[in-house]
Amino acid sequence: MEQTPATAPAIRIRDLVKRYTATGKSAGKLALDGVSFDVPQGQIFGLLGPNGAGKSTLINTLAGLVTKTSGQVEIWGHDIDHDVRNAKASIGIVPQEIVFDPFFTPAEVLNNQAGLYGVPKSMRRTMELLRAVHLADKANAYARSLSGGMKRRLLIAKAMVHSPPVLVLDEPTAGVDVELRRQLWELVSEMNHDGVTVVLTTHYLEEAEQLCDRIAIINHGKLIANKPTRELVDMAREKIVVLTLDRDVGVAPQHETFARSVASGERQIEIAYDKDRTNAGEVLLQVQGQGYAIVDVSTREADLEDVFVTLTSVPA
Ligand SMILES: Nc1ncnc2c1ncn2[C@@H]1O[C@H](COP(=O)(O)OP(=O)(O)OP(=O)(O)O)[C@@H](O)[C@H]1O
Repeated sequence: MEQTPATAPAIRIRDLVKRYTATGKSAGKLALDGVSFDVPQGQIFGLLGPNGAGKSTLINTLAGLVTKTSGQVEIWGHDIDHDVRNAKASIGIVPQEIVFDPFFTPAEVLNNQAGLYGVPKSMRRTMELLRAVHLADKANAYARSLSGGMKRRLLIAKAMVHSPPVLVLDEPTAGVDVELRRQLWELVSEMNHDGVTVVLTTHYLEEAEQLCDRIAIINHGKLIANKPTRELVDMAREKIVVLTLDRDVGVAPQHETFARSVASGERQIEIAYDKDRTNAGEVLLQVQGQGYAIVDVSTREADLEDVFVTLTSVPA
């Protein structure tokens, strides 16, 4: 793996602007509006944002597929404008779409990719990579015979043929089942454990919360948060109590200290409250005061989803 000064971030982005110019088919769009942040070395870094926020534009800029309008990007200390070769050598990108020639085998897919990156035959790690993504027994099977999960794992191995220190995954688990998602999380964690800095975009906030050391959120092309995951989750000021009542609830009981109160079942209500303004005991008293007997109580801590909704609900 190529060395870089210990202090340099894995990725450094400053004042990144991307304005798509209007064409006959599409209107112009300011997709990235002065984004600056660092991805520290050795982390799993999550990039989140609602649809259309600018995540793919940012990743495609790192991949050299989108030409930025202005700003500066360095990958592993290499400027993407002035040191293209080293910048490209320092990053592996796992695209969202699965595209393989169905007649190549996994071993051939990796060898071809290594050829594209100019990795000499003696330095190729084809079998090592296939073992790492648990595909060694499929080395010589046609790619078309692989399951969807196997294809995704092969894409990860393909992005790693030139041993880049930074791996970027665009929605690695979009549309995959729970079991496969867990397998992919494990694989990403193993690679990170072996020293690879990982950047991923995801729509699954649970995934980001479990996997990422740090999370940046983009909304309408602007960076609106960039914090260690724990700190971001702790920003949630709301707590939630779930109450089962003695009878059917028509309209959920309301009170000025409740942030939200909704019926979540025939006899169940969910009340969100601001933990700086009130507490669970007071909430129960308010509900009892409105004539209900409480049969069961549970509480739920706000999670990343709650924070995400709060931060991104600001209109453009
Ligand atoms: N080639 C293009 N020409 C014009 N506008 C574009 C082009 N590509 C993307 N956009 C617009 O730029 C904005 C950011 O798009 P981008 O694909 O980066 O968002 P995203 O956060 O990746 O969304 P998603 O999660 O849906 O993939 C969107 O409004 C999109 O419509």
